[in-house]
Amino acid sequence: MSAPLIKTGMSAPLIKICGLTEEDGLDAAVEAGVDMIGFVFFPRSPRAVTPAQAAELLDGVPYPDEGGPLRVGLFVDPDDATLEAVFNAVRLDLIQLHGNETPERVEAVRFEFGCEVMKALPVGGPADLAAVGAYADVADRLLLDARPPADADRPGGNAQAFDWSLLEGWESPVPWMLAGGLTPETVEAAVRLTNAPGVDVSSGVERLPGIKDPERIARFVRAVRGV
Ligand SMILES: O=C(O)c1ccccc1NCC(=O)[C@H](O)[C@H](O)COP(=O)(O)O
Repeated sequence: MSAPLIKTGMSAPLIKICGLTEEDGLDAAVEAGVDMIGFVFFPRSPRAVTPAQAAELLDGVPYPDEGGPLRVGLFVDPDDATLEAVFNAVRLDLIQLHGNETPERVEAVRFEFGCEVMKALPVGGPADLAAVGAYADVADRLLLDARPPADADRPGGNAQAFDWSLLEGWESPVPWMLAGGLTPETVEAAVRLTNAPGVDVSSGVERLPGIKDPERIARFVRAVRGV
């Protein structure tokens, strides 16, 4: 039996399940008590939902002030109209910007929509961490995700892990989450190595792209929480 993942006095990493498209997966995430549920508003993704679909899925899900998870809307270089369409349909607690948004765009979105922003940053090597500073000044949270493969048709959700040892001893000026290729089998090692205060998963808890596996969600949560 390995030592408990959570050192005494250390709070468990936050858990985000991303790319939810159907009720079984959403119910499993909510019942497991995850901290964030993510909905992808990027049409080329196999996990894409429309604002109306997101609203239907979220109908009946407890709000954060009722003990429910934070609702995260995921966008890639969205224009204001795209963001408005989602905000007119659902209440988001966090906007995740997963494209090439500049720090200035991040700040503008945060101000215009009055919503916290998590900026995803691609990591393929040590040089990529240099971008943290400029975004930490404007974003509420950072998501460190594997830089997508050259032939990828989307900037995230590619089941690709980066070299987590890049983050050994690394500290962020703002709250951050680790993403990219995490699974119920690997997340414990990833957290031990990086001391990530949050973890985000999509592919690793699916049986098919966009179709979550409730048992893998439960296993992922147990692995993170050491239960
Ligand atoms: O999940 C997608 O399909 C996606 C599409 C376009 C931009 C971002 C996307 N996902 C972003 C996420 O937050 C994922 O959870 C993250 O990239 C990790 O994905 P995975 O490696 O599949 O666990």
